[in-house]
Amino acid sequence: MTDTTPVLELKDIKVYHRARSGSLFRPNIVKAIDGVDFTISRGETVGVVGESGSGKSTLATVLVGLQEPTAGEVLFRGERVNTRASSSKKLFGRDVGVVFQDPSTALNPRMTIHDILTDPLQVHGIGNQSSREAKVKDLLQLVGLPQSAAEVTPNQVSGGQRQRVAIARALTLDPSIIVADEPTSALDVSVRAQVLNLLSDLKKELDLGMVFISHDIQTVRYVSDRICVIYLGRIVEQGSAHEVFENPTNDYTKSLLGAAPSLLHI
Ligand SMILES: Nc1ncnc2c1ncn2[C@@H]1O[C@H](COP(=O)(O)OP(=O)(O)OP(=O)(O)O)[C@@H](O)[C@H]1O
Repeated sequence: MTDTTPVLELKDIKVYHRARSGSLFRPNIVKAIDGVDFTISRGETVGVVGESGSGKSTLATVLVGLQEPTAGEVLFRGERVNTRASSSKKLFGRDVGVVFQDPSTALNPRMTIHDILTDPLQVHGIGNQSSREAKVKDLLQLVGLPQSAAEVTPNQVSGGQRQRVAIARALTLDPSIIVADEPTSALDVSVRAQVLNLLSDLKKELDLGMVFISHDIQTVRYVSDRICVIYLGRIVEQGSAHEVFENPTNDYTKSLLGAAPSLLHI
């Protein structure tokens, strides 16, 4: 029987920050995330869409185990995890891959692409030299890069190819979930569709769960099975991509749809 337990589940997650504008005795609190429930399972793409400051990146950092929530529960395969514990960090590190917006800053410009791709294997003590070499070959092929790319640094390839390297690195440890935070926003319009198609193909081929985060509702629609609309730290609407587009119930979703260009802006 197929295991339908979500790989990751967030329950009533809150992430509050103390704003700089407050004083010691009367702090102003910024509610970056304010009571979010969220699940992601293998084989589905969940799009998270909202305008700047709505809490998308904060949600991403909770999902990849980089942010300790102020309140709420994080469950990994049904088990509650303490995101502060080093064992949890290892678990997240292996099972949840992350792709950030700008590969120029996410990848070490001094390392060769070969070393970037083998680094996570070394850190986790996985495999030997020959299995790592084989892994680099497989990863480059998987993301559509030539084998010769292994020998150069990220600065020596194009922006689209750099994002492919970042995607390959996210896949190095065979995660079951990928969290992609605005993965095409920093790219030339001409290569955005290629990177989106690559992510969609990888999701199918590797049966990944994918959280796709973007401010652009049309891009989210293009890749997502399910969509969560986030506004001021809360999920104000969610449903299948079809439901949310054809029959939005929330005024904020309607305004996002109204503001979106009618042609797919990718
Ligand atoms: N460390 C922090 N300290 C104070 N406020 C923060 C901190 N991190 C985030 N915030 C605030 O929390 C809110 C949500 O931020 P977040 O970066 O998650 O939004 P976002 O939707 O990803 O926006 P963007 O698309 O502009 O990155 C914003 O108001 C932001 O200013």
